[in-house]
This record gives sequence, structure tokens and C-alpha cells, in this order.
Amino acid sequence: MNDIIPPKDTILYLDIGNSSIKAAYKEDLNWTRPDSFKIRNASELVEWINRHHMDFGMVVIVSVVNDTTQAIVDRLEINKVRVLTVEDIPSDLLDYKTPDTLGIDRFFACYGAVAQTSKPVVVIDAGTACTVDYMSGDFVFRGGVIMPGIGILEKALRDYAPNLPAVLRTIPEEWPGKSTKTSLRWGLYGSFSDSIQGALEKHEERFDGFEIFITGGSAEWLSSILPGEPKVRPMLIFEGIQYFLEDHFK
Ligand SMILES: Nc1ncnc2c1ncn2[C@@H]1O[C@H](COP(=O)(O)OP(=O)(O)O)[C@@H](O)[C@H]1O
Ligand SMILES: CC(C)(COP(=O)(O)O)[C@@H](O)C(=O)NCCC(=O)O
Ligand SMILES: [K+]
Repeated sequence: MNDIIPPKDTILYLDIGNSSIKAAYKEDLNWTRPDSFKIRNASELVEWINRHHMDFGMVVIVSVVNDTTQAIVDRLEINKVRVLTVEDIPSDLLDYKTPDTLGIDRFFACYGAVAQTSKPVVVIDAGTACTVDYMSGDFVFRGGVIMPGIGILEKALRDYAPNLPAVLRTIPEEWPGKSTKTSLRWGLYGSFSDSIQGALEKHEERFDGFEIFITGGSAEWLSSILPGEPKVRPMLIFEGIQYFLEDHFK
């Protein structure tokens, strides 16, 4: 890929997740998000890119949804499109027993965090699923947790216990829940926070100290219910891809 990377400010990056497609590019030193396209509107995204194809020398895609990715790639009218896969990652950076089935969004989010701190990190990616992953300071991905995202948990209760009320997305002040709504808020948001803290404690027992980063669609909200002051970084995956390309393909 060495010879085909254009100047980095002309790369359009796509992060294709289970709920949405995120697009971003770097203008001067800042990230710009042209829009956040719903996955059912992949055609809107394709049209947007094809309308702006003169602005970008290249499209770099990181995805966990193969058929959507293929449909997008097939319709892009831009010469240079590169889908990064696990095969592009040096195998000594993947301390994972099933690299073939690793979601590389997890690797790149961690990569972005280590690149910023030069220290070990745990990255919480709160999207459709929520992952809590550890990466050593030498960029080796060590694995972690894949759990249902908060939207899935809410939807599961709506679908299977439709008589329960809708509630505020906050953890109650007092334990235990003494009303339907506070009991439910403990069960949804208290439990979600406890699961993540449990995973953080296990990482602490197993590994060296780390900095905590949060990304994904629910990042801002999640930081409001977790203790401490984790770093919220909405663009972490894009930052990870950019650093990775600089480190490994230039
Ligand atoms: N403003 C918001 N506050 C909290 N959660 C949100 C908000 N907007 C979207 N979400 C949640 O973010 C999740 C999707 O995040 P996203 O990072 O786009 O997922 P994916 O990477 O799987 O496509 C969904 O669970 C959705 O409920
Ligand atoms: C865990 C994920 C579903 C998260 O994707 P997202 O919720 O961001 O759409 C994705 O990284 C994935 O499909 N992973 C494959 C399994 C693995 O990482 O081992
Ligand atoms: K995720």
C-alpha cells in the first residue's frame, strides 16, 4: 500500500458498524464528519461520496458488516478504495485466539488510544454491542469483553416485557429500587455500569495499569454513569486507522 496512499488529508475514512456508518476526514488538524449515515441508507452514503469524489484521493474502510461493505465498495466511483482487514494487521499485534473473527473496529479503537497515550489502555466502545478491551503500550491487542449494548438491553425488555414503563437513562440515587421505575433503572443502567466496572476490575487484576477511553454512539452518556473521568473520544477509531496507516504503511 506504500505507494498508493495519497496525502492524508484527502483520505475519507468509513467505519461501518451494526447500527450506523460513520464517515470522517481530516481537514487541517481537525476531524470533520460529513454526516452519520444510517446503515439502511448506505445508498445515501454512496451518493454523497460519488458527488464528492474529487475531494478525496482515497477511501479507507473499516467494517464489521461484510455484505454492506461489499455493496458500498461495488458502487463507489472512486479509484482508490481500501478495505482494511485483519490480514493487514501484523499478527504479533494480535494476542487473540481467533484473529479471523476479530472485529477490527476493536483493534483500531485501542490503537488510537495507545497512540495518544503511549501507555496501556482499556477502550470501551459503546455501540450496538459494547466492548471493553485491553491493549498493551506496545500496541498488542489482548482481548476483552463483548456484551450487549444499552440499546439492545432496553429493546429486549420492551420486546419481552412490554408492560414495563419507559424510564430515564440514569442510575437512581438510592439503593434498592423502591418503585417500578427506580427498580428498572437499577436493572438497566446500574447493571450496565456494574458489568463494565466488573470487566475493568478483571483487566486490573490481570494486567498493568491503564488509561480508560470511551468511544461509540453511547460514549457521552456512558461517561455520565461511570465513576471517574474516562476520556471520551468519539473519533477514536478514525484516529486509530490514521496512526496505523502512518506507522505501518509509510
Ligand atoms: N445520543 C445518544 N445517547 C446515547 N446513546 C445513543 C445516542 N445516539 C445513539 N446511541 C446509541 O448508540 C448505539 C449505536 O452506536 P454506534 O457507535 O453508532 O454503533 P455501531 O458502531 O454498532 O454502528 C445504539 O445503541 C444507540 O442506542
Ligand atoms: C463486537 C462487535 C459486534 C462490535 O460491533 P458494533 O457494536 O460496534 O457494531 C464487532 O466488533 C464484531 O462483530 N466483532 C466480531 C467478534 C470479535 O471481535 O471477536
Ligand atoms: K461497539
